[in-house]
Amino acid sequence: MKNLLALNWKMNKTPSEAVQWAKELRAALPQTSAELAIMAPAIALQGLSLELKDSPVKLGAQDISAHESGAYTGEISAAMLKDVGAMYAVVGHSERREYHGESSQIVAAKAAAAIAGGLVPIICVGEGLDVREKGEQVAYTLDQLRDSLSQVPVLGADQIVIAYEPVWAIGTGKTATAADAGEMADAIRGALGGLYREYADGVRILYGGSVKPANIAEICAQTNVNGALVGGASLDVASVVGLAAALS
Ligand SMILES: O=C[C@H](O)COP(=O)(O)O
Repeated sequence: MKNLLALNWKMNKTPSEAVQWAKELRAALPQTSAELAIMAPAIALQGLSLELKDSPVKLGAQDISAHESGAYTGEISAAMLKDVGAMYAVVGHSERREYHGESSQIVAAKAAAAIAGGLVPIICVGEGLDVREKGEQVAYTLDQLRDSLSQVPVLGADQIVIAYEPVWAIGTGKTATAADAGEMADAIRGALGGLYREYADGVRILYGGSVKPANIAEICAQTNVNGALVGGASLDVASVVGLAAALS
Protein backbone atom coordinates (compact mmCIF):
# COMPACT_ATOMS: atom_id res chain seq x y z
CA MET A 1 0.00 0.00 0.00
CA LYS A 2 1.38 3.45 -0.91
CA ASN A 3 2.21 5.62 2.11
CA LEU A 4 0.32 8.90 2.30
CA LEU A 5 2.28 11.94 3.47
CA ALA A 6 -0.46 14.41 4.40
CA LEU A 7 0.88 17.90 5.15
CA ASN A 8 -1.43 19.80 7.46
CA TRP A 9 -0.47 23.46 7.35
CA LYS A 10 -3.15 24.38 9.91
CA MET A 11 -3.74 28.19 9.97
CA ASN A 12 -0.48 29.11 8.28
CA LYS A 13 0.45 30.67 4.91
CA THR A 14 -1.48 33.24 2.92
CA PRO A 15 -2.61 32.21 -0.58
CA SER A 16 0.39 33.94 -2.16
CA GLU A 17 2.81 32.37 0.31
CA ALA A 18 1.23 29.01 -0.45
CA VAL A 19 1.81 29.40 -4.20
CA GLN A 20 5.41 30.47 -3.67
CA TRP A 21 5.95 27.46 -1.38
CA ALA A 22 4.49 25.12 -4.02
CA LYS A 23 6.83 26.53 -6.69
CA GLU A 24 9.78 25.83 -4.41
CA LEU A 25 8.53 22.33 -3.61
CA ARG A 26 8.11 21.47 -7.29
CA ALA A 27 11.70 22.47 -7.91
CA ALA A 28 12.99 20.39 -5.00
CA LEU A 29 10.71 17.35 -4.99
CA PRO A 30 12.81 14.19 -4.46
CA GLN A 31 12.10 10.65 -5.59
CA THR A 32 9.63 9.19 -3.13
CA SER A 33 7.40 6.19 -2.95
CA ALA A 34 4.87 8.17 -0.92
CA GLU A 35 1.83 10.07 -2.14
CA LEU A 36 2.10 13.72 -1.08
CA ALA A 37 -0.95 15.81 -0.29
CA ILE A 38 -1.17 19.35 1.12
CA MET A 39 -4.01 20.06 3.56
CA ALA A 40 -4.09 23.80 2.96
CA PRO A 41 -6.33 26.58 4.26
CA ALA A 42 -9.36 26.46 1.94
CA ILE A 43 -8.66 29.93 0.58
CA ALA A 44 -5.25 28.78 -0.73
CA LEU A 45 -6.53 25.72 -2.61
CA GLN A 46 -7.39 27.38 -5.91
CA GLY A 47 -3.93 28.92 -6.33
CA LEU A 48 -2.22 25.72 -5.26
CA SER A 49 -4.30 23.74 -7.68
CA LEU A 50 -3.15 25.90 -10.60
CA GLU A 51 0.47 25.84 -9.47
CA LEU A 52 0.53 22.07 -8.89
CA LYS A 53 -1.36 21.14 -12.05
CA ASP A 54 0.39 18.20 -13.72
CA SER A 55 2.43 17.50 -10.57
CA PRO A 56 1.93 14.37 -8.44
CA VAL A 57 1.15 16.49 -5.37
CA LYS A 58 -2.49 16.25 -4.28
CA LEU A 59 -4.59 18.71 -2.30
CA GLY A 60 -6.94 18.55 0.63
CA ALA A 61 -8.90 20.77 3.00
CA GLN A 62 -8.55 20.92 6.78
CA ASP A 63 -12.29 20.72 7.43
CA ILE A 64 -15.55 20.38 5.52
CA SER A 65 -19.21 21.16 6.10
CA ALA A 66 -21.52 18.32 7.07
CA HIS A 67 -24.11 19.92 4.77
CA GLU A 68 -24.41 19.77 1.03
CA SER A 69 -25.37 23.43 0.45
CA GLY A 70 -27.64 26.15 1.80
CA ALA A 71 -27.89 28.60 4.69
CA TYR A 72 -24.73 27.66 6.62
CA THR A 73 -22.79 30.91 6.85
CA GLY A 74 -19.05 30.43 6.77
CA GLU A 75 -19.17 26.77 5.85
CA ILE A 76 -17.42 25.21 2.84
CA SER A 77 -19.02 22.26 1.10
CA ALA A 78 -17.56 19.17 -0.50
CA ALA A 79 -18.64 20.40 -3.94
CA MET A 80 -16.78 23.70 -3.44
CA LEU A 81 -13.63 21.89 -2.35
CA LYS A 82 -13.80 19.46 -5.22
CA ASP A 83 -14.28 22.32 -7.65
CA VAL A 84 -10.95 23.86 -6.60
CA GLY A 85 -9.10 20.57 -6.94
CA ALA A 86 -9.21 19.04 -3.46
CA MET A 87 -9.14 15.28 -3.16
CA TYR A 88 -8.99 14.94 0.63
CA ALA A 89 -10.59 16.63 3.66
CA VAL A 90 -9.31 16.27 7.21
CA VAL A 91 -12.22 15.72 9.58
CA GLY A 92 -12.26 15.54 13.36
CA HIS A 93 -8.78 16.93 13.92
CA SER A 94 -8.28 17.24 17.68
CA GLU A 95 -8.01 21.03 17.31
CA ARG A 96 -11.51 21.07 15.76
CA ARG A 97 -12.81 18.74 18.44
CA GLU A 98 -11.29 20.88 21.22
CA TYR A 99 -11.73 24.48 19.99
CA HIS A 100 -14.88 24.08 17.92
CA GLY A 101 -16.76 21.55 20.00
CA GLU A 102 -16.92 18.91 17.29
CA SER A 103 -18.32 15.66 18.62
CA SER A 104 -17.72 12.32 16.98
CA GLN A 105 -21.30 12.50 15.66
CA ILE A 106 -20.47 15.75 13.85
CA VAL A 107 -17.25 14.18 12.60
CA ALA A 108 -19.21 11.20 11.23
CA ALA A 109 -21.61 13.55 9.43
CA LYS A 110 -18.67 15.45 7.92
CA ALA A 111 -17.00 12.21 6.82
CA ALA A 112 -20.23 11.08 5.18
CA ALA A 113 -20.59 14.47 3.44
CA ALA A 114 -17.04 14.22 2.13
CA ILE A 115 -17.63 10.75 0.70
CA ALA A 116 -20.96 11.79 -0.82
CA GLY A 117 -19.17 14.71 -2.51
CA GLY A 118 -16.43 12.51 -3.92
CA LEU A 119 -13.70 13.47 -1.44
CA VAL A 120 -11.70 11.18 0.83
CA PRO A 121 -12.04 12.12 4.50
CA ILE A 122 -8.96 11.76 6.68
CA ILE A 123 -10.70 10.96 9.95
CA CYS A 124 -8.65 11.85 13.03
CA VAL A 125 -8.81 10.04 16.35
CA GLY A 126 -6.56 9.87 19.40
CA GLU A 127 -6.39 10.16 23.14
CA GLY A 128 -5.33 12.98 25.46
CA LEU A 129 -2.61 12.73 28.07
CA ASP A 130 -5.02 11.91 30.91
CA VAL A 131 -6.30 8.86 29.03
CA ARG A 132 -2.79 7.71 28.12
CA GLU A 133 -1.65 8.03 31.74
CA LYS A 134 -4.47 5.72 32.80
CA GLY A 135 -3.43 3.23 30.12
CA GLU A 136 -6.85 3.44 28.49
CA GLN A 137 -5.72 4.78 25.12
CA VAL A 138 -6.71 1.80 22.99
CA ALA A 139 -10.27 1.51 24.31
CA TYR A 140 -10.73 5.31 24.15
CA THR A 141 -9.41 5.65 20.61
CA LEU A 142 -11.40 2.72 19.27
CA ASP A 143 -14.61 4.08 20.82
CA GLN A 144 -13.90 7.42 19.18
CA LEU A 145 -13.19 5.67 15.88
CA ARG A 146 -16.44 3.69 15.92
CA ASP A 147 -18.44 6.82 16.83
CA SER A 148 -16.68 8.86 14.13
CA LEU A 149 -17.56 6.21 11.54
CA SER A 150 -21.09 5.65 12.75
CA GLN A 151 -23.32 5.36 9.70
CA VAL A 152 -20.51 6.42 7.38
CA PRO A 153 -21.21 4.48 4.19
CA VAL A 154 -17.89 3.11 3.01
CA LEU A 155 -17.94 1.20 -0.27
CA GLY A 156 -14.23 0.80 -0.87
CA ALA A 157 -10.89 0.83 0.99
CA ASP A 158 -9.80 4.00 -0.76
CA GLN A 159 -12.85 5.99 0.37
CA ILE A 160 -11.49 6.78 3.84
CA VAL A 161 -8.17 7.35 5.60
CA ILE A 162 -7.78 7.11 9.38
CA ALA A 163 -5.23 9.26 11.24
CA TYR A 164 -4.20 8.31 14.75
CA GLU A 165 -2.97 11.42 16.53
CA PRO A 166 -2.32 11.18 20.26
CA VAL A 167 -3.22 14.70 21.38
CA TRP A 168 -0.29 14.87 23.81
CA ALA A 169 2.14 14.42 20.89
CA ILE A 170 0.77 17.21 18.66
CA GLY A 171 3.13 20.15 18.35
CA THR A 172 4.84 19.22 21.59
CA GLY A 173 7.96 17.53 20.28
CA LYS A 174 6.87 14.42 22.17
CA THR A 175 6.38 11.61 19.68
CA ALA A 176 4.74 8.34 20.46
CA THR A 177 7.33 5.63 19.99
CA ALA A 178 7.13 3.77 16.72
CA ALA A 179 5.97 0.77 18.74
CA ASP A 180 3.15 2.84 20.35
CA ALA A 181 2.05 4.03 16.92
CA GLY A 182 2.25 0.51 15.55
CA GLU A 183 0.27 -0.97 18.43
CA MET A 184 -2.55 1.54 17.97
CA ALA A 185 -2.54 1.09 14.20
CA ASP A 186 -2.92 -2.68 14.72
CA ALA A 187 -5.88 -2.06 17.04
CA ILE A 188 -7.46 0.36 14.53
CA ARG A 189 -7.02 -2.18 11.71
CA GLY A 190 -8.77 -4.76 13.89
CA ALA A 191 -11.67 -2.40 14.64
CA LEU A 192 -12.02 -1.52 10.94
CA GLY A 193 -12.34 -5.25 10.31
CA GLY A 194 -15.39 -5.28 12.55
CA LEU A 195 -16.94 -2.37 10.66
CA TYR A 196 -16.02 -2.91 7.02
CA ARG A 197 -14.73 -6.47 6.80
CA GLU A 198 -14.03 -6.57 3.06
CA TYR A 199 -12.21 -3.24 2.91
CA ALA A 200 -10.43 -3.03 6.26
CA ASP A 201 -7.07 -4.34 5.08
CA GLY A 202 -6.79 -1.71 2.37
CA VAL A 203 -7.67 1.41 4.41
CA ARG A 204 -4.65 3.63 5.03
CA ILE A 205 -3.88 4.38 8.68
CA LEU A 206 -1.66 7.40 9.35
CA TYR A 207 0.21 8.44 12.48
CA GLY A 208 0.39 12.12 13.45
CA GLY A 209 2.18 13.93 16.27
CA SER A 210 5.63 15.53 16.01
CA VAL A 211 6.60 13.58 12.89
CA LYS A 212 9.91 14.76 11.42
CA PRO A 213 12.36 13.63 8.73
CA ALA A 214 14.35 11.87 11.46
CA ASN A 215 11.53 9.68 12.77
CA ILE A 216 9.11 9.15 9.86
CA ALA A 217 10.80 6.08 8.38
CA GLU A 218 10.72 4.13 11.64
CA ILE A 219 7.09 5.06 12.29
CA CYS A 220 5.97 4.14 8.76
CA ALA A 221 7.87 0.84 8.97
CA GLN A 222 5.23 -0.41 11.44
CA THR A 223 3.04 -3.04 9.84
CA ASN A 224 -0.22 -1.10 9.93
CA VAL A 225 1.07 2.46 9.63
CA ASN A 226 0.61 3.67 6.05
CA GLY A 227 1.84 7.23 6.25
CA ALA A 228 1.81 10.34 8.39
CA LEU A 229 -0.24 13.47 9.06
CA VAL A 230 2.37 16.15 9.63
CA GLY A 231 1.84 19.60 11.15
CA GLY A 232 4.89 21.67 12.13
CA ALA A 233 7.35 19.87 9.86
CA SER A 234 5.09 20.46 6.84
CA LEU A 235 5.64 24.22 6.71
CA ASP A 236 9.17 24.27 5.44
CA VAL A 237 10.05 22.97 1.96
CA ALA A 238 13.40 21.50 3.06
CA SER A 239 11.70 19.57 5.82
CA VAL A 240 9.03 18.21 3.45
CA VAL A 241 11.78 17.17 1.06
CA GLY A 242 13.39 15.34 3.99
CA LEU A 243 10.13 13.63 4.92
CA ALA A 244 9.47 12.52 1.35
CA ALA A 245 13.05 11.34 0.85
CA ALA A 246 12.88 9.31 4.07
CA LEU A 247 10.04 7.32 2.47
CA SER A 248 11.86 6.74 -0.82
O1 LIG B 1 -2.29 17.41 11.73
C1 LIG B 1 -1.16 17.29 12.20
C2 LIG B 1 -0.95 17.00 13.58
O2 LIG B 1 -1.78 17.72 14.42
C3 LIG B 1 0.47 16.91 14.02
O3 LIG B 1 1.03 18.17 14.23
P1 LIG B 1 2.60 18.28 14.56
O4 LIG B 1 3.29 17.51 13.48
O5 LIG B 1 2.89 19.72 14.55
O6 LIG B 1 2.78 17.62 15.90
